[in-house]
Amino acid sequence: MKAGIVGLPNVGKSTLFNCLSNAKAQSANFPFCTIEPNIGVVNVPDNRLQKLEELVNPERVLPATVEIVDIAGLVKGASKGEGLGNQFLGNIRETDAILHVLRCFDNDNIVHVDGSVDPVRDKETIDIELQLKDLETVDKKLDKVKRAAKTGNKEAQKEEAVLLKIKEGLETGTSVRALDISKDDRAEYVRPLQFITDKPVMYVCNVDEDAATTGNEYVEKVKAAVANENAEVIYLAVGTEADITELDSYEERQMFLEDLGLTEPGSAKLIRGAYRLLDLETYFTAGVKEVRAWTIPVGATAPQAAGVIHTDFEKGFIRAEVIAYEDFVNFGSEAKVKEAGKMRVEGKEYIVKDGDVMHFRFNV
Ligand SMILES: Nc1ncnc2c1ncn2[C@@H]1O[C@H](COP(=O)(O)OP(=O)(O)OP(=O)(O)O)[C@@H](O)[C@H]1O
Ligand SMILES: [Mg+2]
Repeated sequence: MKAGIVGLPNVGKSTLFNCLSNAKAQSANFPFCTIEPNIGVVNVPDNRLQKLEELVNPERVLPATVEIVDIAGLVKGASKGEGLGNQFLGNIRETDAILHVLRCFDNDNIVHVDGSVDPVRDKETIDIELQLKDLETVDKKLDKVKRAAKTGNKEAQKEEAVLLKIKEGLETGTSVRALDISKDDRAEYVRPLQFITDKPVMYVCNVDEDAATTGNEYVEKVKAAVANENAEVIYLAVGTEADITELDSYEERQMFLEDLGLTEPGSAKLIRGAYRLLDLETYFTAGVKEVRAWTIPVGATAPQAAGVIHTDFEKGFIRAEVIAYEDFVNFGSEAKVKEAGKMRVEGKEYIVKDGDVMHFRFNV
């Protein structure tokens, strides 16, 4: 699962990437600093892992991860080849969710490509470019489908109607995710085309240090502007957090965060948000060798969850032994949970719950 970072040049995309990922991207105070996309793996912070580690004392602990892609800034005309963004819109098409960074801080030393700080305007500029890119996609597809529809092919005619609706929406500034299209039609005709504006989006308001815990007027404006989008808006002092990430010791980082009024980095909140945005949840395996968080789509069955570890686990699935996270913590060990009769045995139909601690029985 991947999330892509978009936004105007010089708004703090690479700085955000650096807060999140162990990979380091070049960030500097000039537009189009980023040319080649940066790809990084981000650990999903989860306090439950520390708790399980204390109880099980394993050799190693592996958190869940998501991939983040940081691309060149987009500008007006990007979809028509302006700037550098166009060639990298393709990288964004391959992601599963969008993190849209908006500049919400004043600072005369940091150039704004459109001359002033106005996150609502900036958001529209980016939206338009993404919509134009999607328009290319739908036009290409329509070309093909139209021909088949003309021959009287009913299926093609149905598809054409959906595509025309998308085209009309995009031409009038509506993103694909906001269009009134049935779930079935979406699954059948829309999803496979990987529209950028169909992906779930989270707005990341980049604020200055003083607004780290409170947000500011710009953030309020963004919230008001996207109120009907059903999208998450978060604010983060991206520049400051990137500086904190650079500090060597945990204690130092914690001290700086406390000075800011935070108990954990805002980036932790962001990653958890992105995880939700991607409709993902976590189950655990907890053995003495390894305590590990595994990522599954919400609604996954026990065999599907087993398949994340190994396809053989899914194919040869017999049953799952399940302990709810709370039970594991309350009773303190697997043995005690068993003694108390709280370990459940579940079959192929079981829908895994977030936090389940699982063992799989299978044959190969
Ligand atoms: N909240 C902030 N306050 C002040 N300065 C910031 C903040 N966030 C980022 N910056 C600064 O803004 C400049 C641009 O940041 P960055 O390189 O991350 O932008 P970008 O969006 O990746 O740009 P590009 O599209 O050109 O790659 C950097 O000098 C960075 O330190
Ligand atoms: Mg950059």
